[in-house]
Amino acid sequence: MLSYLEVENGFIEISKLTGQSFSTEWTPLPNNVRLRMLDVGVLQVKPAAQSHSDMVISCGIHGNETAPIEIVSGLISQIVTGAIEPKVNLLFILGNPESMKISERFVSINMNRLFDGAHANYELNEENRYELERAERLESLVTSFYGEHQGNCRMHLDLHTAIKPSFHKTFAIRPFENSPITDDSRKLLVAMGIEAVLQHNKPSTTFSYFSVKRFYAEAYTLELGKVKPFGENNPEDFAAAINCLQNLIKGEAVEEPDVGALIEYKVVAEIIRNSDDFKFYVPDDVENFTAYPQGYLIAEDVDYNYRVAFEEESVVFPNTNVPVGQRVAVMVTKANQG
Ligand SMILES: O=C(O)CCC(=O)N[C@@H](CCC(=O)O)C(=O)O
Ligand SMILES: [Zn+2]
Repeated sequence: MLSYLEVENGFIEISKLTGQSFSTEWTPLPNNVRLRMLDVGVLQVKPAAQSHSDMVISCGIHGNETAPIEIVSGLISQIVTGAIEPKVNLLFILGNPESMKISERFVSINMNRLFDGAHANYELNEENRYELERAERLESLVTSFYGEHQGNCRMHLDLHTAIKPSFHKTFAIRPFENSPITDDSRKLLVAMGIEAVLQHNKPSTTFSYFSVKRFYAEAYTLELGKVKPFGENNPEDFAAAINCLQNLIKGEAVEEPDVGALIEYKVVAEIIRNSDDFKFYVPDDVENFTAYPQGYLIAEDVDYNYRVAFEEESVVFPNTNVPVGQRVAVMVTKANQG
């Protein structure tokens, strides 16, 4: 057993996964599963027998989204104790440990806007250094991981929780890609306990988009609930996700859920803050998926205004606390509308 990953009371302390002291050597467990830390918060796991599946499970790209971090540390604990035996190649990532330590979404800059090379668009300074370098490092670790086995089946689940309460308590964001969603993907999402999926309509700079674009992985950003402080999450709220992740790790088929249960949306617009004069006509306390009628003025800025174009559009991720140039919200319609 890796001495720094000792399991106490069934769990590895998150601080052990994000501490600076670890070995990068492969270490075998009694069941011949091997583990190595690649960096702070990044653990690679190899099953005893060769596998044709490569799976990245990331969390804590936003440090205050604690439930996914607790879920991932629970899964790692179960692997270390042998309670679950992985049959697929795994890369576990606790994305932004420094922001986890201060219980904030990020230290200086939103890391989920820095992938697919976007970190290189910023001038590095002492303030933004941590997130810019960490995003680049995570890209490089994912690239090496997927590069170890050509032709393997690739998946990346990037686990998050939403800032606002949501009409759909759990939902997935499917990064932009040309191919339509398949029934197998729908099954996976429903088995994860996901109520709705949003299809992005253009490229972005999120971690999941990076894995889709560069590696053709089946990748999603998964919103598993609402942001809460460490220790305040109820594991029962995440039972479906935990069970499905355990099955995926064990290489077992996901349960056969009703794919028709998944509600599908498409993103029709992104509301961007273009200046300090940006005005947003959505109250601060609305929940995700609140609908607005055609013609309703959602936002105004110096160079544009946005009115609901379709019969009805719903607002997701409303957050005016973003710098100029970043997204304030996305507008979605039901997938068969518009
Ligand atoms: O609740 C919120 O406002 C944000 C939750 C979150 O972090 N969501 C992701 C979604 C990524 C995507 O749109 O693909 C994010 O904003 O990074
Ligand atoms: Zn997030």
